[in-house]
Amino acid sequence: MSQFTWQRAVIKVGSALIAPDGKACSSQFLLPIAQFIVASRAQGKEVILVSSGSVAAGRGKIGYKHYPSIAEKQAMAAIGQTHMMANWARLFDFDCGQILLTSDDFHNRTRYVNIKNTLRELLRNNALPIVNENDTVVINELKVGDNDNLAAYTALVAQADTLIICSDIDGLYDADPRQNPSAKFIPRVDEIDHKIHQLAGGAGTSVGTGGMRTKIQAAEKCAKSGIQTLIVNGRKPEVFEQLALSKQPGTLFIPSKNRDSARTQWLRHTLRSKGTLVIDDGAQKALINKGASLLPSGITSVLGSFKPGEAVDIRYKDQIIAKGLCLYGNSELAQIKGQRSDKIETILGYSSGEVAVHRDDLVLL
Ligand SMILES: Nc1ncnc2c1ncn2[C@@H]1O[C@H](COP(=O)(O)OP(=O)(O)O)[C@@H](O)[C@H]1O
Ligand SMILES: N[C@@H](CCC(=O)OP(=O)(O)O)C(=O)O
Repeated sequence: MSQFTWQRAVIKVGSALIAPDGKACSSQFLLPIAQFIVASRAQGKEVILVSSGSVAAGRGKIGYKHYPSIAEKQAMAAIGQTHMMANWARLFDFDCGQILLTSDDFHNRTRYVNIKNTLRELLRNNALPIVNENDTVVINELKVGDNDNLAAYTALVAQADTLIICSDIDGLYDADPRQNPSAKFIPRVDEIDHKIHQLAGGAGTSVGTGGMRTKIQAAEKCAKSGIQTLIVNGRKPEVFEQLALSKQPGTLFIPSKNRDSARTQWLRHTLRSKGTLVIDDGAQKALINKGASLLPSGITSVLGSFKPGEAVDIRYKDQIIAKGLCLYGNSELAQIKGQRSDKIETILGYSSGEVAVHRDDLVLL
């Protein structure tokens, strides 16, 4: 078994472990995880927990039915969250700090910095941050949507070196073992390419959300930022014994060598685009081959509504090839698209610069 070492980890625990019967909290699988957290902290390591399960933990309290409405799920989450936090808190003799986040909180630079500061201060004070999505204030379209991606965002903002996803399966297989009993186990993934994405199916139970698909998305976000991801079976106590001995159970996703800077990570993964700039052949070559800025002359159409300084997708033909912060709003760009930069001032009556998206504010996807 390979060695597995880390210093600051986000540990994500799925609903199937928090509320295995899908109706209420249980400690059945949490004790080995809690013991591992305690032992790791005693060695000077830092842990942030991302815990799912509020909906499942509150389900039994809100007249259980198979397809609850969004408001019913929000009510389940509000009740279940307190049960879930209490369930964790009684396993530790240090403080737990509850952090409830939405997708918007990661996309907004000020909130992002506040999340970072709060996490750092909790860790400095030896508390255990426990993160979940704030289900009360978001509907499906506005959610991160699954706690695997929420855990990846948390790992990025916390500058963790490791994400450990505790699921109800040993790790990644070449097919969903629940559908295909002869599926083969994959202990290590060096590069997350489209073939790896294709292996992943959806949730295996009605309690979980996203299945292996969202776990691979999370691992990819982390890998691009130099963070290793390990998927393990949180139902098996021996997994945490192995981890405590610096052994590697489960599937390990190796981080990319070319680590993004914190700003690039934010641009690439957390900032939400408000519009799209469609570009021509020349601009596509300049961006891809020369790492150039995007000039108004290379833009053929402007979609969406955005203000100066907001993020936009950059599309060539049918593919989004880059993302960046645009110096002009959509109405200004509609006037200067296709024009030479020295015409900007004449057309608009002012100029915010000769480029539409500066290469320092641009990431290739
Ligand atoms: N290629 C695959 N390898 C392993 N598991 C897979 C694969 N494709 C889909 N799955 C499913 O993903 C499930 C785990 O995800 P999920 O049900 O969302 O649980 P969690 O609560 O841990 O997030 C597994 O139980 C399995 O059925
Ligand atoms: N905020 C929701 C998250 C649900 C979720 O992502 O579940 P899972 O796939 O088990 O991690 C909850 O706590 O129920």
